[in-house]
Amino acid sequence: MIFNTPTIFASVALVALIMAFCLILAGQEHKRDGMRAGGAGLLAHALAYCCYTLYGEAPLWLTYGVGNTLLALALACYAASLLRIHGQPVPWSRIFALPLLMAAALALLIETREPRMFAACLVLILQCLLLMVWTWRHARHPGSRAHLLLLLGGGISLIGLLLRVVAIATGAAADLPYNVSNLRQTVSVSIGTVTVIMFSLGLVLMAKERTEAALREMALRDPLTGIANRRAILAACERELERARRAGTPLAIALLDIDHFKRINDSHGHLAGDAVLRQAAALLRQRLRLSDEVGRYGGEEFLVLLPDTGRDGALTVVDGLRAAVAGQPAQFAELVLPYRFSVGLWCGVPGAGDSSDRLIGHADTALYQAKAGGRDGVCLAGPAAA
Ligand SMILES: Nc1nc2c(ncn2[C@@H]2O[C@H](COP(=O)(O)OP(=O)(O)OP(=O)(O)O)[C@@H](O)[C@H]2O)c(=O)[nH]1
Repeated sequence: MIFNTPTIFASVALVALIMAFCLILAGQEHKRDGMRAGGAGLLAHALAYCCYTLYGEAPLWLTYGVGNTLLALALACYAASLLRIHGQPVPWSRIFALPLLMAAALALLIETREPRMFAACLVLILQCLLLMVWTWRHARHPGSRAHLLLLLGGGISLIGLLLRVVAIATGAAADLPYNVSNLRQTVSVSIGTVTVIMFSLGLVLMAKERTEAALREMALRDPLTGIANRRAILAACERELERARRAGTPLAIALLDIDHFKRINDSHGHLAGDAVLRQAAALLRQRLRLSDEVGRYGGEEFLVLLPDTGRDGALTVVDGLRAAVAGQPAQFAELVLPYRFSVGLWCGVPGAGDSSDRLIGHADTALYQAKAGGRDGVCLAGPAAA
């Protein structure tokens, strides 16, 4: 089926304009989330296709030169939007070098036919490749629908551009002026519609996926210390318990509570107390193995999980943590704030009736004993205590 080429250009321009309006509107609230850059790209895309629509009726520098420069600008904006969505710095000079190159090349070659078409295709191919490489590189979950859409949009544009290059190389450039309607033009120009829809939907979806990931992260992280919050560490405890039960391997659960923490708050203020909590959390995370888990269980209480660790190993780890804390007092402004931990420890191979609530309860009872026994010490609970 052969469509009228200027009509396809006009429809793509209209679609891009509507999408641009939606993206710019969506980007009003969060200025740096990449939506406005995506919207600007779609606007440039729409204007480029408006220029193409005038081919044959307006001067070539406008319909071809400005048109293709605007298209290159659109791809540059999509790249900027992609990087913004991923919270990456935008290398503006590198991104906008290619539209500038397009403008310069077309200013020089506008009176030629094949060289100007070749130059325009080459710059656009480079931009599509760059966009696809960045999409691939920043894909956190390579199978995400947003990344797939952008890769597909880039890939389809690339095919369209390569078809044009082949046509130019085989002497069929005469078939490709923007006001001629034939099958080759219909295929090549319709690809613009697909690209606009895929890029705009891909960018919106990518921003949505990123926001969802940020929300998931916020729901599981303690905002003060940056380590797992109570919900996350309890979920980790369930997981480790199940794993240890299935494998028949030991697990150690330690509850660490800062001694006389209230005094720090009362003497130096809550900000000083916060600084102690932050530094204690950082120290714990730094001293523990990657496979160990640590989370803020309550106010000044931390829950530590040591998978595959028996009684002796757990005591060594806990003693190491206590020694590290003793050797590295917290600092707040000019103040040096020494602090100590009491620890309740449960270790063993979890049995069929052991729930995480129950085992943490045992560690809590042991912690209470450590407090009652004078603080700054460790008490064992469960089978290991025997
Ligand atoms: N600065 C700060 N203080 C907190 C935070 N969460 C809880 N607290 C304080 O931690 C203190 C805990 O006090 P207590 O439960 O009496 O415990 P403690 O003073 O450490 O005494 P022992 O545990 O018996 O050694 C309270 O004053 C809480 O207000 C927080 O996020 N920041």
